[in-house]
Amino acid sequence: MSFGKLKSARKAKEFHSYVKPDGSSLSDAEGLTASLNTAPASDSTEQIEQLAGSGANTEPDQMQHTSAHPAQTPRTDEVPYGSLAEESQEVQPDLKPAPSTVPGKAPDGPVQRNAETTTPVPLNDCHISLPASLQIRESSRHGRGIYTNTALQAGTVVMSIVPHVSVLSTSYLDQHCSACAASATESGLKRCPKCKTVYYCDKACQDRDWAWHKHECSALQTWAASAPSPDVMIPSDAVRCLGRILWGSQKEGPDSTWAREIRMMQSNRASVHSSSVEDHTYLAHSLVRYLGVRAPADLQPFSLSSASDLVDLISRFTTNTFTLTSASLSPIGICVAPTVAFANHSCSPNAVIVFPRAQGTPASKEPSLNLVALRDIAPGKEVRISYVDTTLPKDLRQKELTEVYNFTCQCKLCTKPPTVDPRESLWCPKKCGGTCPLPTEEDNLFRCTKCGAGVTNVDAVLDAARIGQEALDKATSLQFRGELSLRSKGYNATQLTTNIIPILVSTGLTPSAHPLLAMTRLHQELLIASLPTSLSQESLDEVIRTAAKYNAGLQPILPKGHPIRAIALAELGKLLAVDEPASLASPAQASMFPPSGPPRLKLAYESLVRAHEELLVGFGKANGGGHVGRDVRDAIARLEKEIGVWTSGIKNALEDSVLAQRAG
Ligand SMILES: C[S@@+](CC[C@H](N)C(=O)[O-])C[C@H]1O[C@@H](n2cnc3c(N)ncnc32)[C@H](O)[C@@H]1O
Repeated sequence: MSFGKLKSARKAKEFHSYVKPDGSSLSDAEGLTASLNTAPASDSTEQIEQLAGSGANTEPDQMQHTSAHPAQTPRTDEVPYGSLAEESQEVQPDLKPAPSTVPGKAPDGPVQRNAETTTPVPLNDCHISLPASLQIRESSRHGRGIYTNTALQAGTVVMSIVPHVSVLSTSYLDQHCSACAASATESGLKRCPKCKTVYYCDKACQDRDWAWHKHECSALQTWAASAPSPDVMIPSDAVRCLGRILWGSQKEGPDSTWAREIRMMQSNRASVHSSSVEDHTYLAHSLVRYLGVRAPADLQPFSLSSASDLVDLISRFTTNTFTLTSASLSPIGICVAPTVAFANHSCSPNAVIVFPRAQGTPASKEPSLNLVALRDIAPGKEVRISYVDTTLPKDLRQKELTEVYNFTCQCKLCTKPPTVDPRESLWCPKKCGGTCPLPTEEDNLFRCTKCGAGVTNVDAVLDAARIGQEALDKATSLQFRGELSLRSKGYNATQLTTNIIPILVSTGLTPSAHPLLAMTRLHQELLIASLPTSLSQESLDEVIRTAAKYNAGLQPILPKGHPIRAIALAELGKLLAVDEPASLASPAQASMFPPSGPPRLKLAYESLVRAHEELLVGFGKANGGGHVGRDVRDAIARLEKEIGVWTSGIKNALEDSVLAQRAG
């Protein structure tokens, strides 16, 4: 969900609510390289050299960054951002100077606003797809970032580009086209007869992808031939994506704009977090195997002069990779788009990344990555996305940001959180309607902010939260584990969510609190997956109730128009619009949720209308809310007709009974 960035396959596993980890990713690499040791970062270069068959590292380790990252260039021209007189004098090739209406504004997020300085970044003929309404500036705190030159309204498509490379996650390879990422239609996809791994919509998509796939095809075949077990016959999406980056650089040439843009992406190699070293090492080992690299010299055709360059590339990749999502936000792969990768992070972002699959976008321009304004953004402000799931509590967000991206977030939500953050909240123990912060091991003296009642069941709450998190991890891994049949995976996971949710609710967690919200989302997903085989009034009503609780949980933590909220509302509306297997409409049921009959249709209609409004923001007004927006519009039109038929049916019946009475 991602929205935003979900860098690296490893992250996808942690993205509990919206990212469906395919279980392949780095675990593929783990399977293949399990016998390799996992030395600290400083040894990783040597390890890769060894894997490549060169024994000791005989090549001088050049340790060079292939691009001059502005952060490493001494600067003498720093000016406070928005200092117009100075700013307009600066040389800004390809960039429109900030308009003169810009007062001294600092980007969103940082607390010490006044201390922030930013300077324009020279792009050296790269990133020509950056619209004139934006510019890249470098700040003293967050490195380079995307800033607006003009006012942007919520729902504006700020930028729309085709990523340099994109690949599908292993479990989606046979469900989506490997060129345009469209999902299979009724006519199906066509498989590459040689590698039998990738699929395409048609010949046009296959031809478009051939520049990459001609290298990939034989690499996939070689990999499969030597795979130690059937579940690792296909390399992870991360390995395949890196392969495409290297073949792309080879095709375009090291001095091409394409390759320079890749090299301009930030590398955190020098400060890689210890917890990521192992992943990076596995990835490097898998990559050299995939590329057929046996000696350092074999890296040269890829413009990598040493294993050190390879380590750098992997750091760039993990720091800058986006999750490729479907139009309804299912994570289906990963992609690299260097221009949008300049976007910095905030836990309350003013923009999102989506792949709306808008009507009229040709397949040759898909997957189309859209940066969309989530709120109105004033001129001169920084455009920020979230790299992590913002429904998570602060500690979990910070952990991921530190481990994967090497920074501590200083956004307002992290530095000045509300007294009660709904992500970590309990209902008042006296049931006054107020809420209390969730107790922690360190701090458990919490009171209701409304009536002052103290939380008494601290141990029970702590236990429930711990069990909930463990169950969430377990249910998620069950759901996506390869070896179980689809039905038993779903069944086991549903048993877990069914058992744990009542425990979390009974200890007083609010619907927005972690891990209850994530559990509810997973439960909804599992129930929807089982609907086709077990559609009954009861099962439909149960999933509607779950979807309603999930929506209620999202409301306080995501702003209106956030794509996750919009999709959740659309899902609820669509569920309410499903034909009832056995309508229970009776006076006794009138107060129950979900209602039956016409009130249900009315609720479906209202939910879909609201969803459509939010989709227009989250997926872009110019995109009509994307594919889901279109779908919802059609559903609204169908409901309008249906409600019209009901209304006229009732009117006719009433008129008939009046006539009958008169006649009688
Ligand atoms: C995808 S890059 C974003 C662009 C990057 N600033 C650059 O100069 O290329 C991610 C990196 O930017 C930095 N970054 C992004 N958001 C940040 C934030 N809110 N605070 C501090 N550093 C941030 C971190 O170094 C992170 O690893």
